[in-house]
Amino acid sequence: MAAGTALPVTALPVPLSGRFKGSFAYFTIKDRLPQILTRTIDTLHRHKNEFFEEHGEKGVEAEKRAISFLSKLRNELQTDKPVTPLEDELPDTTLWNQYLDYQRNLSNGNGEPSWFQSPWLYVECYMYRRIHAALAQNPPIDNFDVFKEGKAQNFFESQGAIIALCTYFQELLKNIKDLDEKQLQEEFFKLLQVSLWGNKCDLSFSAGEDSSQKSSPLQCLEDMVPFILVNDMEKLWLLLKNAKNRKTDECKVRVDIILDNAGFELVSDFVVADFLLSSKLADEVHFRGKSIPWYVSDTTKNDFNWTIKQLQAANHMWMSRCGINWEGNLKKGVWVYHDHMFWTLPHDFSSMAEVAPDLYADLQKSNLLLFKGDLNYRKLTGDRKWEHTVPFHQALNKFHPAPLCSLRTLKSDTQVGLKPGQAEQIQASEPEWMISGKYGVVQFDPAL
Ligand SMILES: O=P(O)(O)OC[C@H]1O[C@](O)(CO)[C@@H](O)[C@@H]1O
Ligand SMILES: [Mn+2]
Repeated sequence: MAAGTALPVTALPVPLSGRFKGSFAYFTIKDRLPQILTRTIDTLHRHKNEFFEEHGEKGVEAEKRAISFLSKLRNELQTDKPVTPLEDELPDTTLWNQYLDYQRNLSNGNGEPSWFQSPWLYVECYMYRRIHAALAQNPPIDNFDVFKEGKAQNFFESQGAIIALCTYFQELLKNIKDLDEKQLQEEFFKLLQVSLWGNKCDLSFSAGEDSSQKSSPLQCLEDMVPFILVNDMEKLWLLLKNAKNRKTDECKVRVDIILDNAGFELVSDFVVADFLLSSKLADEVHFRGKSIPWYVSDTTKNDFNWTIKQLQAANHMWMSRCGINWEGNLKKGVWVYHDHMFWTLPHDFSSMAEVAPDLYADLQKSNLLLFKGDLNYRKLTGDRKWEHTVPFHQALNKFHPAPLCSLRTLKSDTQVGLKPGQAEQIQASEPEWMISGKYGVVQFDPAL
């Protein structure tokens, strides 16, 4: 599928922004992002002794410098200062500063890009990149992940749910060969829903508050079905079945999972990936993670490997069985982990073909791209104030590397592809429906 040329931004709805007072973007930038920065500063304070033990005085000085970087950032944000160019020498610095120039041109003289005037997607991504710079520019704590504690806590506090899921899945594997097609499809749909609702467990949305999965993830699936606003699971099943029937020895069936949050959600994504291989619906699963700590709970390579190790070391036989099998998949090369700087740039996905042609070309080799979470949905649709009935295909704005599906719980006020009247009906009874995390979509685009 050749990359079409995205529409000019002037032909698209405006981006969500803090300039719209009272919007969720405004509330996030005014209240929730400063909260996240404050928690990040507290985390550094609480690790002062560890930095001293590990690095001596140099570690404490670096911690002080990082804290002053973050305090300055919080002040810039809260007083709507202009967005400033990055001064670090990291691999993506030039792309970030080119994007700032692009934003300057867009505002064509109506003042400098700033926290409350610029697109929400831009300034929120920029905040996380500045948090990364605050650490990266202060060796010897430059490799410290300020979000690690929260991600690990989410994993440990979701133990009950993880045990329930691993136990259920290992039982399923025992008799997967006896399942008929209908039963296999049912199991696939169950595990997709666990992965969808696992997306509720994200720390940037809860501004760092605990968001672990407490209850058993398989209990309440039936009750949650009405909260799935777009349910394209049948289309996924058909696509995978057709791909399997067309398969020859040369062309393998490959599914890519563009990951979101570590913790329970990542385990639920591993289960989907294992099911795809064990049911022979796919031959390879490629995981796409983040190159730097991102949106508090997003999965980095360290989180990916740590989670597999934790499962293996667990004193629960089905958890450790999963961990052992999944490490085996990585060793065999039927599971592959990748990261790419594009996923932690401010660009929405309609510019991937131009900004990261290597990544776009790699995604084109996949039979199906599963995009997890709300931020990915915002980047798929440009984080714009779309009419709710605009087709998903149109909102993708020519981003069609391969058939794709978003598994997203709604945590921000943008949603397309709904039926006429569907949004109005929910709005009447639940005005917070787009930001409560209670509703979700499994939204497919065939990329034809
Ligand atoms: O982890 P997810 O599902 O991408 O959600 C992260 C979400 O946090 C928020 O930025 C809220 O701060 C959402 O708008 C954002 O998309
Ligand atoms: Mn996330």
